Amino acid sequence: RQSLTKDENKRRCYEFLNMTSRSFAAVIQELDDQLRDAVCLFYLVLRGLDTIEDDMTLDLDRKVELLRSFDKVIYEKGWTFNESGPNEKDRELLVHFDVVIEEFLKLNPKFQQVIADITKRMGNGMADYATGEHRENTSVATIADFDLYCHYVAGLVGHGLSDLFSASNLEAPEVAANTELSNNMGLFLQKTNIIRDYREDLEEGRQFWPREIWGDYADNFSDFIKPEHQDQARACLNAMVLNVLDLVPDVLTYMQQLHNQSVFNFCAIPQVMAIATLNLVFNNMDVYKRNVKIRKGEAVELILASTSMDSVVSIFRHYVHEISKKNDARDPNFINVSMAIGKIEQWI
Ligand SMILES: O=C(O)CO[C@@H](C(=O)O)[C@@H](OCCCCCc1ccc2ccccc2c1)C(=O)NCCCCCc1ccc2ccccc2c1
Ligand SMILES: [Mg+2]
Ligand SMILES: [Mg+2]
Repeated sequence: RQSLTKDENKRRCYEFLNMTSRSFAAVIQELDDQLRDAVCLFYLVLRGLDTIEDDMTLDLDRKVELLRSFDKVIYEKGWTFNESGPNEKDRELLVHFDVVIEEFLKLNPKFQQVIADITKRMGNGMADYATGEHRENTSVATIADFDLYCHYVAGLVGHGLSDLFSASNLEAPEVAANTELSNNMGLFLQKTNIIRDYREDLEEGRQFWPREIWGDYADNFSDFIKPEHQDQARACLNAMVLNVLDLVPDVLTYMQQLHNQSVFNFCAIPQVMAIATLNLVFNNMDVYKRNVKIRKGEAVELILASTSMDSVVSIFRHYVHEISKKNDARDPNFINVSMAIGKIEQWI
């Protein structure tokens, strides 16, 4: 019985991974043996935490209590959570979270330590944000607030992953040492998603675009879906893309350090998807109507081509050139976008 349960638990964890992530499950499962289980559990622990953060039906005090104590929860054998709202997309993960905890407690303690540390910092960051002065519609005021929020929910993942890569000896200690680069690996992904998710978040009463950017183009965040605001909406969208383009040199510099093939693929594929998505959303008014996604065929081509630094650099060069072709001289940020592209083209 015991041996069956051991393998059964691990199998169920990978089932939860595939159930809760379209974009990361495949690349996590391709990682070398020394890292695969640790990264899978790192994902499941943080997805559990994020499911609590995303749940707008939870009482705020209850949410904050859970967010700030999640780094202790992951050591509580048998812990499960049944209070998620009925429509929470990953509520099932929390209902069976005891399975994740069982597997987490079997990890090498050096991996457990990394995961617990990031969980504590992310949980407290999410709680600080949820109780901050803008909590009425979870809005973000300044670009510094935007960078801080994305640091909490994604930059810290980059830190933790780099620590796991170095702890597994599959990558050099320097990869974990440069926290600015690993932070920006997370920001590039999270900020791109926040731009793409404008409409979905608006409908769920969430605003992650910083007022310091959109405030130059409208009085209300929801103005951008109105016909009479389309020119301002287009300009605001491109200003948001400009903010993310500045991260490209750090993303490429980070990936250039990697030597393990499975680690490189794991890091490169999400970043390549993100630059393709950033090109898709640039100057694209559909963002204000629906959740735009790159075509399945394009995604497959990108995955197959993301196995070497040279091919990743040429993919970035291609999409940055596509963006420059759409950069319109009448756009208020035309010059700034041209300069950001120029800076990237120096790098590549
Ligand atoms: O609810 C959703 O489905 C989306 O939630 C978003 C939100 O609520 O903002 C938001 O939730 C963020 C909080 C939970 C983070 C969960 C996570 C994600 C990817 C991982 C990859 C490997 C290991 C652990 C990971 C942990 C979300 O999932 N955003 C997607 C972008 C996050 C990128 C994280 C990240 C950072 C650096 C990386 C470096 C290399 C490879 C993958 C990387 C992945
Ligand atoms: Mg989420
Ligand atoms: Mg979230």
